Amino acid sequence: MLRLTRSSIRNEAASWEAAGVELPKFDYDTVAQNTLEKPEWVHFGAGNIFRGFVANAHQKLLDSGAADTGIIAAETFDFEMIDKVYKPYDNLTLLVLMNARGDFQKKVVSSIVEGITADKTREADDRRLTEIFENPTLQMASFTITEKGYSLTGPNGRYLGIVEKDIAGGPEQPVHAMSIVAALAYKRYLKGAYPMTFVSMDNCSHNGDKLKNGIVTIAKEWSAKGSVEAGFVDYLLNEQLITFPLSMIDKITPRPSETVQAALLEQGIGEMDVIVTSKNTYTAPFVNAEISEYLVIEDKFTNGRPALEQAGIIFTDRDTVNNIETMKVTTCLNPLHTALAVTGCLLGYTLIADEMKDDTLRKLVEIIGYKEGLPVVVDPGIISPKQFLDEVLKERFANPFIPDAPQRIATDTSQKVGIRFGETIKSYVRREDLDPADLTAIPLAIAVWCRYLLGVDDKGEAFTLSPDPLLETLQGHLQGVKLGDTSSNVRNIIEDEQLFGVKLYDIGLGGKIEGMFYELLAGPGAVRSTLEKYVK
Ligand SMILES: NC(=O)c1ccc[n+]([C@@H]2O[C@H](COP(=O)([O-])OP(=O)(O)OC[C@H]3O[C@@H](n4cnc5c(N)ncnc54)[C@H](O)[C@@H]3O)[C@@H](O)[C@H]2O)c1
Ligand SMILES: O=P(O)(O)OC[C@@H](O)[C@@H](O)[C@H](O)[C@H](O)CO
Repeated sequence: MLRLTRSSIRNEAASWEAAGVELPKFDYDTVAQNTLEKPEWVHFGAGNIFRGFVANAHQKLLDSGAADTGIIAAETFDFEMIDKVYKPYDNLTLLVLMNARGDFQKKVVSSIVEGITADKTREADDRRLTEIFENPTLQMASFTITEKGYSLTGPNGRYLGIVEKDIAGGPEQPVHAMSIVAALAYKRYLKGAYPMTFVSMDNCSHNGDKLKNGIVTIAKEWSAKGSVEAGFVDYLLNEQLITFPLSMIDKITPRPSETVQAALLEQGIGEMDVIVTSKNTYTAPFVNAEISEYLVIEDKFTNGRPALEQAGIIFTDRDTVNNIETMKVTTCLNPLHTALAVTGCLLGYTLIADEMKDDTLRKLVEIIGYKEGLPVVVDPGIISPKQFLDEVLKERFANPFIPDAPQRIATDTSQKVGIRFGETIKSYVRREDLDPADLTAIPLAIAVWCRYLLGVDDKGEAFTLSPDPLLETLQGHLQGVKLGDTSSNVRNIIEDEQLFGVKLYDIGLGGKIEGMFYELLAGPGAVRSTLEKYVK
């Protein structure tokens, strides 16, 4: 039985190749030594999309000789990942890509040469992270830490408890990702104010601005308290030295699937257990993903960057990234995913591809995409929105071999509804020729999300909601609400501008969503019949 370690891929290379696994071609020891001496790239958020897409792209450069240092993966949040799937497997990942015929393309990704935590109690990790940020060679820090990783405030608009503590404590013992990164940037400033670039690769609108805001806000708070030198804020805001490009990243990378694990076992590859950490991260020594992938980054780097264009990554101007990101995150992919997530959880689905075989759900997302979304999309010029949407709906979501579940996508929906639905609604408000009150499928999806929050499916049975930082607050508004009720405090959710980025009642949509919510609540089967009523 093959087990994923560096000694195994070296000593049993023929067996790995016989199992159909492509192996790295570069000299690992040289790359690891180079990375130790002249680190160039650190990535925060050591999760699936990073390992399955970003790290694989960099491996292509290492294999062709276009890069000679690896990536350092850093965790600010879930240290268990480093302990359970990085260290025991020598930071290797078995990447399993699936096409629509169900064939696996298997490859060992070896471009991550260090896996470290930002746990202050681990002195060696702490020292290494400091050393990396103090080194003039560092070119970039990239991020896939989920949308909530950037948020400094809670539902009341005030700083989260951990952020307040980080602000009071100064750069010595930070806990929140933004404070940890600000503290590391401060070390770089003190050492020589060297240039570098911070690249968010999360699905948030204007992700680079969000990252900049998080780090700079912490820095300003520290500066106001005198815990850092005043020049630090100027350093972060000096675009000759520090930049925060926008990016758009796209590759459906589901949680690791036990079916894939079993298939690997049959092919002679063992010890591939799927782990759910105590912080609810689904992880494994392997990553399963679709083949399609897009990564578009604003080309604004102050200290150089890897030649990732040689691995298919597109570097372009800010407007183009903004348009392509708006197209994907707010119109042509993620809103459809969120609609399928909440409807799927209520209707008992566990696979997105199965939902696409359900006429009503397929029509719901077709209306959100083609009818309500496309009219407000700005064509980014490098990919046609219509073509992108066709591929998403007809090929990518429908691929039965992609083990993607509505329950994964429903995670953290409160952090996403404003971007995934609110942005299109705002475009309807801005455009004189369009009226937000004419929208149907988008308000319906929002109403379904409110209905989902009850944690009772369409048969009337309780189900477990996916994790969400606002779950308690949101469910609090719906406490005691039962199927058949005709009044509740659902308005408290619908009118929350922090959630949707727009005042839904003021623009003629709040009442419509509330009405739909009560239709969905009418009794067992009402979710299905209400969806049918509006999409048919
Ligand atoms: N999986 C996909 O299909 C996909 C595709 C495009 C973009 N993305 C983006 O990447 C993000 C991560 O996706 P993934 O598949 O790697 O998920 P994952 O669950 O495998 O990993 C999530 C990572 O984020 C970290 N994290 C979670 N909460 C955090 C917090 N509060 N502060 C700091 N770090 C935190 C985790 O520790 C982990 O490293 C998504 O939220 C999305 O923005 C994902
Ligand atoms: O990762 P999230 O939580 O932002 O959203 C869930 C999915 O919609 C998302 O992961 C998609 O799979 C991805 O955006 C496809 O590129």
